[in-house]
Amino acid sequence: MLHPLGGSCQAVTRECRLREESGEPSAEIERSQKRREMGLGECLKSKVLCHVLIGYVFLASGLLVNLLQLCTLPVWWLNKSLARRINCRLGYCISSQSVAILDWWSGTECTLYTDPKMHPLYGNENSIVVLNHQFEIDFMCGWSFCDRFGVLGSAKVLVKKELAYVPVIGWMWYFLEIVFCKRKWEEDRITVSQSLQKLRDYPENFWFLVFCEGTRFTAKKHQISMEVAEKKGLPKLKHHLLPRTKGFWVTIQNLRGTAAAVYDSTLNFRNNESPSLSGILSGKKYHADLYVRRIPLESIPEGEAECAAWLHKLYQEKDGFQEQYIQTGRYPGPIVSAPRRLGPLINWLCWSALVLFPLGAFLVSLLSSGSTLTILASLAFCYGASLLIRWMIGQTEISRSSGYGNKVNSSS
Ligand SMILES: CC/C=C\C/C=C\C/C=C\C/C=C\C/C=C\C/C=C\CCC(=O)SCCNC(=O)CCNC(=O)[C@H](O)C(C)(C)COP(=O)(O)OP(=O)(O)OC[C@H]1O[C@@H](n2cnc3c(N)ncnc32)[C@H](O)[C@@H]1OP(=O)(O)O
Ligand SMILES: CCCCCCCC/C=C\CCCCCCCC(=O)OC[C@@H](O)COP(=O)(O)O
Repeated sequence: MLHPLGGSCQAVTRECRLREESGEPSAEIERSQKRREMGLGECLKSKVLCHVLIGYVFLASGLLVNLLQLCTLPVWWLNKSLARRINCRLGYCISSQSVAILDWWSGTECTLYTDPKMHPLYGNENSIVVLNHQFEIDFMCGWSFCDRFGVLGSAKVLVKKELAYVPVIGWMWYFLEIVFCKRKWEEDRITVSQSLQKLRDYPENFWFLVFCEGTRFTAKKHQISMEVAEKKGLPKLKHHLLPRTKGFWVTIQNLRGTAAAVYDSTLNFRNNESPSLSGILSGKKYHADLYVRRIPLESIPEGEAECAAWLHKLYQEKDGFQEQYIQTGRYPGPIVSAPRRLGPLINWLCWSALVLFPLGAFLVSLLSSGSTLTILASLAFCYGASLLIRWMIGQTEISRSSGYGNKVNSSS
């Protein structure tokens, strides 16, 4: 494995030893020592074995939590509010693992730009979050902010139906009453409304995320959506796809009186970083900057056409913020402290201990059994599990993004 300074971990260790033997000045030796320690940490994070173990912990603990969620079904009939609260805690066990990997394993920094006067409201009210959809780990950064404001377990999203079938996360979402859409308005207009109505008596504060662009940004999708913008006489956007307005409108309609505000959020990464889940797993540190504006829900127009026009204007403003960020490396407004929290790390370590000990015990008994058939069957099982994890990671990759938005929608 290559060390960032150009050689292998062993090469750095050897270099340090040689320096020590040749009697180099102590400050230099200290620096080499520091570099060697950093290098070893980085080396460890880049090892495939570590990724396999992280994947195993996520899958094993996640399926266990899915099973526990299934066991809460009878509670729904007895006490719906209690069942929802239990599921928030169980959901946290899963989603906070991805936050732990982002915040603690990769050490990615998530910085918040916002009005300090609005800061105390975050996490203490229901809100609708509007976020640009351009990065493979935007959902992880979103979850990280949810955790920092104490709403990770109850975080909601308008999500494409395909993700409902992804083991662990998709199955968890079912119990968290996440709103699924088929991205076919004729069907979604009823089902999305119904799901949103159910959230009106939700017992915990929640953030409801809508990626109004409806799909992740690619050059082709951008070009097509700008053709639609032109046809509609709307100004062109440089950094966003043209927002789909129907999901936002139906969300505002159904959560009026339940949510207090829209959090207009714009995410970008410093130095043109192009973050990925594989990079996070390899311990690569990224630098996310999120700009949040709180907009009271009462100020958003009620009628469909007016609400759509309002959203288009919002995206023109967001485009301006992105341009400013690219030009200056900053968003408007001050940086507000929202530090990463220990909860996800503790949760992750506890689940790791819980599922890694049985794995170790199983491996020891497997090897001591000496049965070729059992060993081969176990290897085949591990191979299947690693394919599943690879497929799940693939869901986050923009190169495997859906074809949605590659052509002008038929309902237009
Ligand atoms: C303090 C900190 C604050 C914030 C922290 C930030 C975040 C944290 C918050 C919460 C975290 C919670 C969870 C995160 C975890 C995981 C999430 C991960 C990913 C999931 C995301 C997704 O799955 S995104 C995909 C699903 N979502 C959406 O699609 C939403 C947007 N879409 C819509 O609203 C759509 O309207 C629809 C889905 C409701 C229906 O789609 P359909 O395709 O049927 O209809 P259209 O809207 O397209 O209708 C046709 C109109 O569109 C015009 N048109 C046609 N072609 C195009 C085109 N290429 N581009 C744009 N527009 C097009 C057409 O002209 C029609 O126009 P009308 O004027 O007639 O409407
Ligand atoms: C293996 C270790 C795992 C550590 C924890 C990581 C958890 C991630 C695992 C599986 C991810 C599955 C859920 C991914 C949800 C995010 C995907 C996403 O952003 O969806 C894209 C969607 O908006 C639009 O889709 P298209 O662009 O139209 O296609």
